[in-house]
Amino acid sequence: MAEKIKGMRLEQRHGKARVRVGRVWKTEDGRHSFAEWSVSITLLSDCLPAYIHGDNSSIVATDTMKNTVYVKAKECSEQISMEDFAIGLGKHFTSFYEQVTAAIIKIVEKPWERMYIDGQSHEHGFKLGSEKHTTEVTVKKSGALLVTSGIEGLAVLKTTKSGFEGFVRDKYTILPETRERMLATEVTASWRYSFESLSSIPAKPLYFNERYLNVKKVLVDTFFGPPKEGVYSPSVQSTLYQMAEAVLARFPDISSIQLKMPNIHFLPINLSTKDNLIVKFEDDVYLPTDEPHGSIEASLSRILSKM
Ligand SMILES: O=c1[nH]c(=O)c2[nH]c(=O)[nH]c2[nH]1
Repeated sequence: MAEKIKGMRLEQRHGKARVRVGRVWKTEDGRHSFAEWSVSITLLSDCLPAYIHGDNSSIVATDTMKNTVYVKAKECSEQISMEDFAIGLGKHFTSFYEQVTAAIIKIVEKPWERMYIDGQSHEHGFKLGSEKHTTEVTVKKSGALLVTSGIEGLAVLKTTKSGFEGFVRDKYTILPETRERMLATEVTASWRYSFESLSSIPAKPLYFNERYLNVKKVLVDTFFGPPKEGVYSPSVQSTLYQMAEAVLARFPDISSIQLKMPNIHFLPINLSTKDNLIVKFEDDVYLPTDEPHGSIEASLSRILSKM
């Protein structure tokens, strides 16, 4: 919310960050599902008197926002995607409070995965996985909507089929050209759905969970290529673009995707003195590093033709 006061501009918003909630759903035959979410709420709300006059009469307390997360979690009697949960919260805040014009709900899911024991899925046992599913939903009072979902911390590595050649060489350049190197990254992705109003959201239960898994699979499959032969990557940039393009080609309901793919370096180990070669690098022994890392990011969007 931006407003003019005394010839100046005030922009303000308030909310509650990182409200943690765990929710169990149980079917009659004894199978449990579980989700753990960290929910952050931001409300755009007409509450200027609080800033200017110390008058809190139009403030929705952030404590109330926190409680609402638990109430709404309780009300979800069936398993629900966190995108749908976020949309429900946004709908609540924008319709229940007159002064609230928009709500931005962000959720990060802790990656609890169903446990398998001797190949059989466990009815109520879960273990922590690695990459996280994220979402950010903006709901306006008008019913206008913006839904993005994403992945954080998808760490992937391949030991060959990667190179980097033909880049700028100048007096500061020492990096050798190569067609044989390790490629490692930790993908952060976020994609925007094309649904723009509450009424256009798919009614299918767990639609967004299924999409998340599908998108993750397309990203991973494109990064690695087929299991036997793989696929050659001429740069992180090229692989990133192919991953983004594959997602947009495959999913018509996704209108744009942003990818961040740091180039996490594994340095060749060469140990030698003037007359003693102790370890010669043969694409085998590396020094793993976290920093510095290359930082490569891009977003790809459909250009919608206006008729
Ligand atoms: O795939 C790469 N992209 C770069 O931009 C870059 N820069 C660099 O030093 N190594 C690499 N690798």
